[in-house]
Amino acid sequence: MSLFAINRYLGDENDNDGSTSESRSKALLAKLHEQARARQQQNSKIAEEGNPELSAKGGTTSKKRKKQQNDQDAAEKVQKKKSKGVNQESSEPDCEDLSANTQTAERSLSGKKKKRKGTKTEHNEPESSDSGAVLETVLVERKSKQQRGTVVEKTEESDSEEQEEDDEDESDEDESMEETKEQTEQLAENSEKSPSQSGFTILGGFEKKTVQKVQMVLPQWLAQPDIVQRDINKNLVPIRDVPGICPRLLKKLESNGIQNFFPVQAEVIPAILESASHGLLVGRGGYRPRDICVSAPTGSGKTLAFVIPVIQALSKRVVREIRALVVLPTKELAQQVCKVFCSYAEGTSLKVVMVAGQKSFAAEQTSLLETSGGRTRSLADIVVATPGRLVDHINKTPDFSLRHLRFLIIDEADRMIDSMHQSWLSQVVKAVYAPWCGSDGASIFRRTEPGPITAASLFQPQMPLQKLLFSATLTQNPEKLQQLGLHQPRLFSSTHSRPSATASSTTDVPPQPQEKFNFPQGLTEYYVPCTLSKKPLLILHFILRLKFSPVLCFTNSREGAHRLFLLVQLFGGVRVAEFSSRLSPGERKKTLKEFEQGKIQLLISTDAAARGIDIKGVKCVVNYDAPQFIRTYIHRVGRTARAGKAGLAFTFLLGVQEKNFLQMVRDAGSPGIQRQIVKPENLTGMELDYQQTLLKLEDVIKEERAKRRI
Ligand SMILES: Nc1ncnc2c1ncn2[C@@H]1O[C@H](COP(=O)(O)OP(=O)(O)OP(=O)(O)O)[C@@H](O)[C@H]1O
Repeated sequence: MSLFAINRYLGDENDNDGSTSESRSKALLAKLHEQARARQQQNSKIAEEGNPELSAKGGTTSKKRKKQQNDQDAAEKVQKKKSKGVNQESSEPDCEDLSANTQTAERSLSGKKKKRKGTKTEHNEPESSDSGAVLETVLVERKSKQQRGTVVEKTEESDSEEQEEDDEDESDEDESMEETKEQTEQLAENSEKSPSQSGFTILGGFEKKTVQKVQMVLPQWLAQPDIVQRDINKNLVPIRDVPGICPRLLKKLESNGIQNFFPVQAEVIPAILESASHGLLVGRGGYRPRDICVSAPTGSGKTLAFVIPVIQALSKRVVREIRALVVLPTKELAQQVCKVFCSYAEGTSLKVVMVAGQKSFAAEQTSLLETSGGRTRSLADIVVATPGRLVDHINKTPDFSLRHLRFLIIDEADRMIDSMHQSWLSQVVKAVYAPWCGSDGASIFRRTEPGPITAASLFQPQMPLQKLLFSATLTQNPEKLQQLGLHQPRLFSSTHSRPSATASSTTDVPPQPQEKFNFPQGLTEYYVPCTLSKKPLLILHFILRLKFSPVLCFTNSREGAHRLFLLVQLFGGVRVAEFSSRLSPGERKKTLKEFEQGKIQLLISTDAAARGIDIKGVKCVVNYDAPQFIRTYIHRVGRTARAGKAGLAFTFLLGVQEKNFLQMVRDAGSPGIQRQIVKPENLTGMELDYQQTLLKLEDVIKEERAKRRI
């Protein structure tokens, strides 16, 4: 209570004058002293005037008088307070009120006698206290406690004893007053020494502490990756120079027009092949192979970097079981990767099955499993899946088994980590180590979830599960990567601005740079300052005047994509289409195909086409709406300048967006984003038509809304 009141009091002492709490406390203390002295002088004056004799004698009688006077004062104050009401209390904080508050509470507990004690305490406190408001508070509380103790004792005693005790009590009080005075002086002295010496802990404090900055320290494998060259064209490796690839696949590559491997393929293919070179059961030296993570720019050929070694490792299979599982975030991506697998599996007995919701669940089940003669067997060696549909099959398709899984490939890995809350990975791992039923339990394929390596665990070699992660924007956040449960991971990365800190050198670590990513070598980035109303004219100017085509244009919402699509369509002269979740999967597939074939000049899309989609021949990407996140930007602009080719990326920026956006792009390691001005006079010729189109657009949107309501 007293602490609360003192805080309020301090707050009233002009908070904004810039003075410290310490100086405010001292000011308060001085004020208290002054008031106490004034009160004492007043009391002794009254005593002398009333009975000079008694006053001259001094002693107990004089003290009694003082007490009576004090009681009277206190009673007046309580009366005053009652009439002012509770609210008044906060509007007039005063040190006397403060004491009175404490005493009022005490009086309500202790009755008449308590009143007198409270009044005495009030007079003693300011005189003896000498060490700031906090100490003052402690003293008030301490005395209140002493008094309360007395109250409990007294109320238990009978009324008949009361008069007798009154006298005794008074002499006791005088003694205790002296004692308290002494104690208070002692405390004041102690408080000047140190809080610990005085036995009181003073809360609060005025010292500013400097907190040491925490540096991020990367584990060795993240801090020191195997470097992948960024410049594709300067670092091509003839396919026959890469060891370990079987003649059949070399032939297939050549027939697909591939004479050279891109840098990421030249590094990663041999690494995966090596980990499977001792058969599918164990890695080198009988140990479980290391998991592999790959971070390389968009369009650098990551798909072939896993397709080739997986096909080769699985082609010598004995039984048909699911031994490779590829998980991707969208249907379109699953379709694209499935197509590449099918192409290189051609001519082998390997079967690739996609479970991404393109077909009905029952149709997918039929393509996964076959039942004949009462036995169910797998029809798939390689499954390409989206996480949702995969989990559905794990839980709802009887005999769907992942017990033979050797490779788990996670493409667009950073995005897949973000969807980890769906717990798809834990379900996959559970299915991989699911117990065998019946006599199959004795199979050599029996697997137990890996634990610490011991002599016993090495005694019976078992087929390992190896994880292969791929992304253009793989996170360097060890906490996020930890969710994947990687085993002695090995990182291949083309991010050269890697941090110099490692787990082993935790001292004198330079500040950790922000996460940096790699941009394709052939990409040229521009930003176009503009206003909101000029954006549609700008995109029309790009297609109709500057003749950019094909253009992939990104908006931040599907409504935005649809509106812009309608507007450009109504304006006329441009073959335009939209790509978003407004379209069915079939329509989306058809649209992408037409865009690739050059039938569509301008494809207006949401971020549904931002990641992984490989559309050949996209010369130009336009960020009609600036992306909010750097990863989104990197994936969007990465739809052009693929496979070592050149490409342009334009971002329309409003004035308010410029500073933050440019900072974000530079911080992420962009080689440079240039300003591109489109003069207003270049747009004036289209403005009249544009205004008329806007009117038509309004009608079309109204019609659409009306149709939806029906
Ligand atoms: N060795 C090669 N020679 C010629 N073309 C290649 C080679 N490897 C891949 N490509 C082509 O390069 C393009 C990009 O490849 P891919 O889609 O695998 O890139 P990515 O790194 O996965 O890109 P993203 O990060 O955007 O998903 C594809 O069209 C692919 O056919």
